Amino acid sequence: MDISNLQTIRRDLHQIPELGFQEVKTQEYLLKKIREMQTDHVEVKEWKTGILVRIKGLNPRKTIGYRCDIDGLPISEETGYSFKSIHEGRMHACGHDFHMTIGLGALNHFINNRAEDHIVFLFQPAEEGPGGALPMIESDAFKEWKPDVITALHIAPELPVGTVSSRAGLLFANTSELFLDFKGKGGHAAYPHRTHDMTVAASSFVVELQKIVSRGIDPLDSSVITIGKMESGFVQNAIAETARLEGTIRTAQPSAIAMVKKKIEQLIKGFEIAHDCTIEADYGSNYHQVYNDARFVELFSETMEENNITFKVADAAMTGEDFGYMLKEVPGFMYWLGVDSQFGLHSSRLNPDEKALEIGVKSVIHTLDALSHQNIS
Ligand SMILES: CC(=O)N[C@@H](CCC[C@H](N)C(=O)O)C(=O)O
Repeated sequence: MDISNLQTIRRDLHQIPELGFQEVKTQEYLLKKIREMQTDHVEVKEWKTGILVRIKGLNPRKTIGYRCDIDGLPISEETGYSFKSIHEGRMHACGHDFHMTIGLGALNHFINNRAEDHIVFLFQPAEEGPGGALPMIESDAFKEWKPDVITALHIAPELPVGTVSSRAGLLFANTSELFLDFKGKGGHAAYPHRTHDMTVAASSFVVELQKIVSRGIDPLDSSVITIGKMESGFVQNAIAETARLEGTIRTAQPSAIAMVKKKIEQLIKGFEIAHDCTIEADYGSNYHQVYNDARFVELFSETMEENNITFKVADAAMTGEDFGYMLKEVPGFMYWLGVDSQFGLHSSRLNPDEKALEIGVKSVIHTLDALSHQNIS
């Protein structure tokens, strides 16, 4: 598949971003492309809004997996692209349009150049939330074609095109979403003493949350709490009866997530008394860390260099990825693909360079080939 095909597919997919488990048009588009390539040695299964494709190996001893995520984000696009999202308030702002296109490109290669081993391509829904990897692993479809080794990539805006990056051990953090609903007594803006102001309560809570990280967790156990969204009140001259905070917790140690949650529960009790209110906490979806198997990262770095793709050792990052659950179940690794975007992941202006599509396909093909020649035990 050449660059113009890849570019067309990426642009088609870019226009139809859908949220987790709502990827109906995306699934339909992917299925159409897969059916166009399908031959009798290719099997396809639909699972929820995702797809599993297996290319039967010529002399299979194992199954090699490649996973790409397919959902978009609730972000209004501001790229100014002629092919911008046609779904209002939805955008492929995390590069999953790239991930899917690269998946289709590599799939096309292996359909025409069969490997010795079976190769399974997993088009997984809901990475951004509520999490598709865990239920996919638990599905019969996955169990039947369970890979012996697995890999996945993620675009990296800050890396140049032609570069990939990874590291042995921790690549991405443990995560938990965080939703907090405050309810108190609202009233007239001029009579604060007759009310329990939820704007004030929620604002103080945001500040206290930061103290959990700086004072409640071992400084050597890196942690992050970010509140990305805050809502309260209805009008400028009334005291708010309700407030809502939405955020995420990230930790380098799996155990630190539980510690942060315990501290949040303690804060809630104190705030309910101090601000005469109720606070309900919901921890949404939780992702296991992405922990790379050192053997495969070494094989990957050698393979990339042999194929003129620059490999750099990555730093661990506080991003989250439900691919961590797949790596908990199946040995493997994840890597970053350089796309040289001026704007970062989750930016409404994310503009990855499409020249990275071909490099991405090449990197997947060489990686799966290398894994096929590797003894996995
Ligand atoms: C690569 C990336 O950006 N992943 C997301 C995963 C989101 C997990 C969940 N919805 C949360 O916010 O905790 C990320 O934000 O890191």
